[in-house]
Amino acid sequence: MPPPNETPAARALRERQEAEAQRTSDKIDEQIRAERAAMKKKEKGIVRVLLLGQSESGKSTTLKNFRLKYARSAWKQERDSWRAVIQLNLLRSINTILDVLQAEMDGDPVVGLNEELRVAEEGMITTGIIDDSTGGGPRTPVSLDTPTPPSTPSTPWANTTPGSTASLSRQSESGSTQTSLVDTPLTNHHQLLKLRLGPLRHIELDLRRRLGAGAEEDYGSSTDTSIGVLGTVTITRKALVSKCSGSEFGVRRWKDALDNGRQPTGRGQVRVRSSELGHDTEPGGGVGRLGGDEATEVIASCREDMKTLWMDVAVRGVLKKRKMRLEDSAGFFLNDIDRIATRTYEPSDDDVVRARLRTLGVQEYRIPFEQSMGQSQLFPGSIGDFGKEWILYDVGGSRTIRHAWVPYFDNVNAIIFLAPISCFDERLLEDSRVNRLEDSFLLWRTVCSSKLLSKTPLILFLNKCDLLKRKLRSGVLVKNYLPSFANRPNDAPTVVKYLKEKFRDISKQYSPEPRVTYYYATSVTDTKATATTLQTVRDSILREHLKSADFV
Ligand SMILES: Nc1nc2c(ncn2[C@@H]2O[C@H](COP(=O)(O)OP(=O)(O)OP(=O)(O)O)[C@@H](O)[C@H]2O)c(=O)[nH]1
Ligand SMILES: [Mg+2]
Repeated sequence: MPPPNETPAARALRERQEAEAQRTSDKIDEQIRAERAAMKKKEKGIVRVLLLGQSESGKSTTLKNFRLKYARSAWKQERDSWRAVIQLNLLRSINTILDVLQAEMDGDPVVGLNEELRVAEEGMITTGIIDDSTGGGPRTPVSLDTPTPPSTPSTPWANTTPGSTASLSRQSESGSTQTSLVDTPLTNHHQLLKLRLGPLRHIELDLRRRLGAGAEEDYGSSTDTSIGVLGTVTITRKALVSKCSGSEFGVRRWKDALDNGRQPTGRGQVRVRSSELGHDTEPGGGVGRLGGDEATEVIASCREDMKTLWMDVAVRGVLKKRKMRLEDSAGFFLNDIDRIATRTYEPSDDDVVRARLRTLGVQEYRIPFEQSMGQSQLFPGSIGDFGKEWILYDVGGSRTIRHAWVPYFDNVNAIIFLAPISCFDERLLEDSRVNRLEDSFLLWRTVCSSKLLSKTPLILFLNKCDLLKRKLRSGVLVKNYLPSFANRPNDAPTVVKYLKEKFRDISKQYSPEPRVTYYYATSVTDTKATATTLQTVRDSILREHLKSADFV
């Protein structure tokens, strides 16, 4: 309302001011509208890709390959921050070896041949998901809506936890397993080595605290949960693992971990001085130029002892006897001790790609491509801004956190599904009754049959082909775990072809409507080969977009 007794001059002034205010407001509205439209246009051009697959299938490693190839400057900036993660990976392996040596020295029973066969039989795929000949009938697809409860055991031995302390002791009582200190090749020299490397346990804890800031998640509280399936045998945490190396380290946000890893000091840091350890110092000694933090200092001073431990023939013998194939495990850096255990260690691209940092939450990475896909060689200049920017979503793959995937199903342009095919003889870390390959098949079936994803192109990476080759060469027989493989040649090309067909059959049978699926045999730790695959993947995703937009 105009103020009372307004003079004509005051009124004219007020109206001028009101008109001016309106013009400014309209201008702002127009600007907001224009920004929204620009944002919408840009968002429309963004390619969203979701990386799916069980834990340790290689999702994060694939993401790293994308970043290495297409986001070089961000990659370079971040590279040094991986140093603490790689040190942690190395220490985890060393402390695992020390745990095994302790078990050997304590005369803990070793799984004997009978037990091994029994465990192998338990780990067999018998549910019929890919192997109708077994008559087991398909399992229920893995639900993504709620955390998956432990699966129904499918074998007559269901009432005993495979590899549990109980079952091991029973074997021991029955005499089919053996070992005592008397049999051991270990000597006082190993005892001494173990003592000298003792401080590394504190350093592992220190690094975990520093990187994790309390973000760690354990695989439940059960003491007989497996810590890993190396070969055919599940090794129990209770039987083997110290408080330090018991659970695998994981974080909800990589960025936080990497930022924390950059800072050498922090609360709760364990103080161990290399001078107190009595180790020789590194040639050239002194404080390293990367900051000289205590973890680096202690690791460097333990370098020779770590090398001696890893190269020791008796230690290798004990690892073999106790079925520990560390070479195939995640974050394996034992062959790089010389390079890593120094005060001036700087991670290489390859180190970062191979470093293991378990994902617990969902990581989102934006990759702005310098050259849009519209200008790619395959489709010159045809689709404007589409594909100039990608968002890659990397999720945690263990069963307890798969329900977090579903919100990302909406509005994705493609899914890259990773199935590690070398793990046909391994079991899930989070449920040691389930064969890992079988879990991948069940998960693939769930993804294929999802109505939300019925129009989403699927790209399947049959991953870890390098490990598959190595495993087959060492004499592990696929037919022992996958009866329908029968007497086909036990070589990598045959196995890859066979499994690819099985994945293809599931896609055909369970997809709500016909869909395009691309299949690649990969070893995503091989960055050169993966770069070529990613180029093809980019072009495939573009092709699918063009098809859906009726351009072709
Ligand atoms: N040798 C070999 N190792 C691989 C390959 N792919 C992944 N790895 C290793 O396997 C480990 C697990 O890979 P990640 O990429 O962390 O697995 P993920 O699927 O992200 O696992 P979560 O985060 O637990 O869901 C890492 O140490 C990788 O270096 C492969 O093709 N060959
Ligand atoms: Mg991951």
